[in-house]
Amino acid sequence: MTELDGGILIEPHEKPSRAETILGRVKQEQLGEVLPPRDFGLAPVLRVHTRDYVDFLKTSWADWTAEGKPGEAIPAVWPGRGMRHRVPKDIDGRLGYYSFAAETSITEGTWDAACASANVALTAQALVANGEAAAFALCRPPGHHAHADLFGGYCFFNNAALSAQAFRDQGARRVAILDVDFHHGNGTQAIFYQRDDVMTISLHGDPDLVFPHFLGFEDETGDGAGEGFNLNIVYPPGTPFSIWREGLETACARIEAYQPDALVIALGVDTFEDDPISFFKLTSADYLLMGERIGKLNLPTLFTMEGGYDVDAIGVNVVNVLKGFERTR
Ligand SMILES: NCCCNCCCCCS
Ligand SMILES: [Mg+2]
Ligand SMILES: [Zn+2]
Repeated sequence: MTELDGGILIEPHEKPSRAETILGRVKQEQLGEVLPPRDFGLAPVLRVHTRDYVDFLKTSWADWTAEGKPGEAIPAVWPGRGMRHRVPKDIDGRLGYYSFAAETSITEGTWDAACASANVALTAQALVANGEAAAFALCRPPGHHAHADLFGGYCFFNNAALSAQAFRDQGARRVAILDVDFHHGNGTQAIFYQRDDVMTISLHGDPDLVFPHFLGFEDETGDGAGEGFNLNIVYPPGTPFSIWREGLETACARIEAYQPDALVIALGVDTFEDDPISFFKLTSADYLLMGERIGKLNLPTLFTMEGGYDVDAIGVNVVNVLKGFERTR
């Protein structure tokens, strides 16, 4: 795997040791039972992602290697302003049509990994739908940047969106998604932007200054039936938890007023003070308080793992959110 960053190909920030470190900490802290994912197939994925996008992802690596390309499949050309938004036949054109960023490579294992990550989320979602108070889906790759037919930001299938849709399909009337990852959950917002049955809220770094750059501003409040059911809370570089928690309070007030039947937390911990690609200043102890506040919403809660790139601290930080949550139960 590689990541195009600063004009060179680096070892990806989104690396396997992230998941291994979190799992190790979950086991060390005896947080709860660790279960393997069940296979839900593509039906729940197709409730959120388009058929042509899923078909593209499935064959993208084979199509890329069939043209004898030496490296990983990295998009390099996009339908810019004034160009045609139609799907070309050529793999280079399709990579650009179905993505919004170039730091995310597709490799031989991407399809299987994206499917497995979706199955992890859906397995945890089923547990909560069937009565568990909460579950943590250790998803890798993450999902909150993926749109219905766009990959990017290390994301291919939007695990949080799939889970919210699964709650809806299983009878939940309203679902709230709260994205606490450092970055805007642009894919999650876009997927539900015209809908009032899934409320989407994200706290994140100012998109004027940081990825995803082109969505996530505070004037984006939803469209049509979805007007008023999207909330973006934007903060500048250096934001500490004492400020960030005010946004969390605002988000929780909106969620309480919405009275959802289920809550999905897009849990990224790249808000951490030492995260290599972010600029907030949360400490490991702050994640206990974050989890506690989320727990006080007293809702059936599914956590889907999103970002967090300080690998040494990621296990403590993720488990601290879950431990803080558990304190309220
Ligand atoms: N120089 C780093 C650029 C990173 N761009 C993508 C960030 C995706 C975060 C996923 S949570
Ligand atoms: Mg966010
Ligand atoms: Zn992030």
